[in-house]
Amino acid sequence: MLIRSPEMQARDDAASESEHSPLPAPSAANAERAFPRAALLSEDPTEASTPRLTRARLAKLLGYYRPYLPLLALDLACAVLISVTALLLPLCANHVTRLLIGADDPSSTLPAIYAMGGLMLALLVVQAFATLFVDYQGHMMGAKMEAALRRELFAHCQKLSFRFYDRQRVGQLMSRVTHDLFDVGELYHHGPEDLAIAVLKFGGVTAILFTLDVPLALMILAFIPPAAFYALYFNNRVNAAMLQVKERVGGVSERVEDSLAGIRVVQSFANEALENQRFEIANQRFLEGRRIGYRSEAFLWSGTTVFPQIVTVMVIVAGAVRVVEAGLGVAELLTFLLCVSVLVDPVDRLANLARLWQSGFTGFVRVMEIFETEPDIQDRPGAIALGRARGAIAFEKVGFRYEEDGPHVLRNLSLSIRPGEFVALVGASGAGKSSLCALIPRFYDVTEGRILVDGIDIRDIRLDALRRNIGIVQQDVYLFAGTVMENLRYGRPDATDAEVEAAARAANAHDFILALPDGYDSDIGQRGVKLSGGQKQRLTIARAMLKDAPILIFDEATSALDNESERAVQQALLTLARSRTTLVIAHRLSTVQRADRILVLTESGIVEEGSHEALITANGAYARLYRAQASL
Ligand SMILES: Nc1ncnc2c1ncn2[C@@H]1O[C@H](COP(=O)(O)OP(=O)(O)OP(=O)(O)O)[C@@H](O)[C@H]1O
Repeated sequence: MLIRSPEMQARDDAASESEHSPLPAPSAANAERAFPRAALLSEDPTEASTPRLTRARLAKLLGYYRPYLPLLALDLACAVLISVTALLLPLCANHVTRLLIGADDPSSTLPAIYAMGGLMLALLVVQAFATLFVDYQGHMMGAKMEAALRRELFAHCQKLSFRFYDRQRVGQLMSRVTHDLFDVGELYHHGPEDLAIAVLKFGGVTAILFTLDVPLALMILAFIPPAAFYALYFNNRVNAAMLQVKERVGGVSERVEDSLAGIRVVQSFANEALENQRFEIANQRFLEGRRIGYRSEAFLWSGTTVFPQIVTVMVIVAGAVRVVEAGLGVAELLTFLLCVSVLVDPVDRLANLARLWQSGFTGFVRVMEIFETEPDIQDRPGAIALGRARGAIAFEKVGFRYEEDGPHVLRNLSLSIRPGEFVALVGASGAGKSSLCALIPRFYDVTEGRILVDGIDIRDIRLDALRRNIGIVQQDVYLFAGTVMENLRYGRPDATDAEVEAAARAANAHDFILALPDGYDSDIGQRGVKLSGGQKQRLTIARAMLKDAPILIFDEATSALDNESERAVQQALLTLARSRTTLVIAHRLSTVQRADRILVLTESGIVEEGSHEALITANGAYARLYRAQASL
């Protein structure tokens, strides 16, 4: 019988607990490793940093109104109508009351009262239409401005270089493109309109109150500063909490994105429980942020609901005293009471505006931060639009590192490839083969030296022209969700069906494509999940072939193919290579034997070069690699 120690028992208990609980509680150790908590669960949401308002940023924010100025003017005109009608209603009520009180025969006032009733209804109709316009067109104006910003942001993201995406998390970017921009849109719409309504109503009501009775007006206005302070204080806290929530929802998206995109790895490691734990930490952080936000919001709403009612009670009591002691008219008292309800609105609007401003402006700045990230790979002034290149490539004393203070991946590397030459690059993993290839289409720029295509520094060639001249199949196969045909045409949208088919045949993909349920119109799933590794590779090869560029780069492009398919693709490659400059990286040396020249890259640079036969005879690094593979 197996004797169990107390530790083993405890471990088993913990395991069975997590088995039975749908969401295992996050373990403290994992939690700490996955996310440093300390700074993030702050009880004081105002600790979240708010960006500074600068002239340039304000100008940029306001600049987006330019195409919508007529709509903005109409929106503001409607805001004026809403305010004026709201101010006229208590005055009409005042008039009606005075008519009633002042008349010897109240029945004689009925025609005038009906007329006033009609006027008030007309005012309400005007107010309703103005509100309708503001709510629909105003919101649409904000939404259009938001869409314009989103379009620009997306286009900008398309231009940012590999280096940017090496550092950036896609989940956070998605959060900016959606949530942050929504807040900006809300600010664009509500900002001017709420400000106009608040100022007009506040000014108008104050004027009416002072005309009616100065001491009572002063008493009411005395309530405004504490009410405004209270509303602003809690609005500020709600907003700061919402900012934290926004960052945290970015964390949730990031976990969802990372975990679901990698679901196959997760399940292959049976790491679902760990993923749940890590997700739950992000989820809890999100929940905690909302808890803090809702608490401040509860204070805000309870205060702002009760304040006007306190003022109403005060007006009734103090107003009654004024009626008795100072001869204030009952009609005026009624008007005062109605004015209190009008006065609540600007205070609420201003507090709301402060919150909108903070969240919208913060969102705007967060988005601007991406805009302000200059694409580090750009056309130089006067860059030339190279036509079809001949395909000569030269590396002159090229040095390269990914980070400014990082280690050198390539150092003082010089290399010259003739147009039409078929060159293979071999070497140990991590020697820098893929990095070298990534420098040719300028996915990254060299740190030292220069690279020339047809004798021109590639930084002097327009980026689109340079990349049009290069067909590349990268190590990480990437296919888009969609059909086989859509994916193949990605490299040349105007290719005819016959050209697509020819490229697919050359890449030895035509037969398997026909065997798919809908042939070329078959859906391949997200990132091509419905295909095998080899099939995906063949599609990416066909896609690059279809592009028909004079320079071809194949980075481990045939690694997932069986020997027979590899031979067929190689044959196609050789045919294709005849009229093109071809650079092939392959670990399987059988792929590279027919190259015109083989380069052996190590951490010290290119240590050997020559044909397969010459390198075998030289009996150096390549021969050792070859013998090692042959003996497998
Ligand atoms: N995006 C990146 N950011 C920082 N360092 C990187 C990046 N990509 C690669 N490296 C580093 O650069 C070095 C060279 O990598 P590279 O992928 O070029 O090697 P390789 O010879 O192609 O390897 P393999 O044969 O395994 O594909 C490695 O040390 C790697 O860690």
